Amino acid sequence: MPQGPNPAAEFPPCRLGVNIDHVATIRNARGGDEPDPVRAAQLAIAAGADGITAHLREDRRHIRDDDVARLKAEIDRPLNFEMAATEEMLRICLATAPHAACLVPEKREERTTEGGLDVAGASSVLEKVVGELGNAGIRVSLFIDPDPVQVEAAHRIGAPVIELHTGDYHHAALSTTPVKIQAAWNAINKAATQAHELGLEVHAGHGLNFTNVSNIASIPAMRELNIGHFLISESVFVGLDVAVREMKRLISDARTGRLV
Ligand SMILES: CC(=O)[C@@H](O)[C@H](O)COP(=O)(O)O
Ligand SMILES: NCC(=O)COP(=O)(O)O
Repeated sequence: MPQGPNPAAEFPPCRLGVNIDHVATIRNARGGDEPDPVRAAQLAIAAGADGITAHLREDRRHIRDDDVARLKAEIDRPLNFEMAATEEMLRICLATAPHAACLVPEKREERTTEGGLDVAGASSVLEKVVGELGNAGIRVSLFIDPDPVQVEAAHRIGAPVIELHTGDYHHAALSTTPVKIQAAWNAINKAATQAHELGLEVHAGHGLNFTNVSNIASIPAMRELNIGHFLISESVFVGLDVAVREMKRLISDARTGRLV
């Protein structure tokens, strides 16, 4: 069901950041060095990825410290470092000096990042981290739910970028009615528009795949999508090169109105 705005419109480009965390998940299942997430990042870049995203979790369940150092040294596209707003991660991020850092909520027991940051409820801690990273020349984004209160709080504490969590939209698209899918899309579109009007750059990600990406990429304010789990899963069947190229094509077509 089409949920996007005017499919004939021409919007500014939207970048694709490829998240290579789950290459490391497979590597860590056996220990050793294979598959190498840095090699995956290089392949993704050769296939057209505009940047690479990696999440260094406190429990190091997938990406490890040496992966982050190697990514910084061995890729020639922007690195987006996903991190919890802790002293440890702040220190690692400042030492690594990636192009961008995305602050995310983290719970050790969760299977994946279940929701967005409560920026409104934890604004003093986040404001300090946003300020320190910004002063170091790192472009900071806040991973938030598509909620007007959180968008407003992100703006208030000085974050230049938000990344909207698309997990609810992904789940709605999998299992609920067209009305609920539309409502989930409307929430993302509304939050993206609000953020854009406040002067924030808008990104989105989590659970995006070939089926649901077009409607998210067709939101005019969208400037970057970070996609990992699906691309790594799909690459088992078609290879990472083909999976990344197809994702780029879908995003580009959604922006130019060729496909929604
Ligand atoms: C922050 C986020 O959205 C996650 O997708 C993350 O980048 C992948 O790692 P996890 O699956 O461990 O959350
Ligand atoms: N920030 C979202 C991200 O990097 C990738 O999420 P997913 O595609 O692995 O769910």
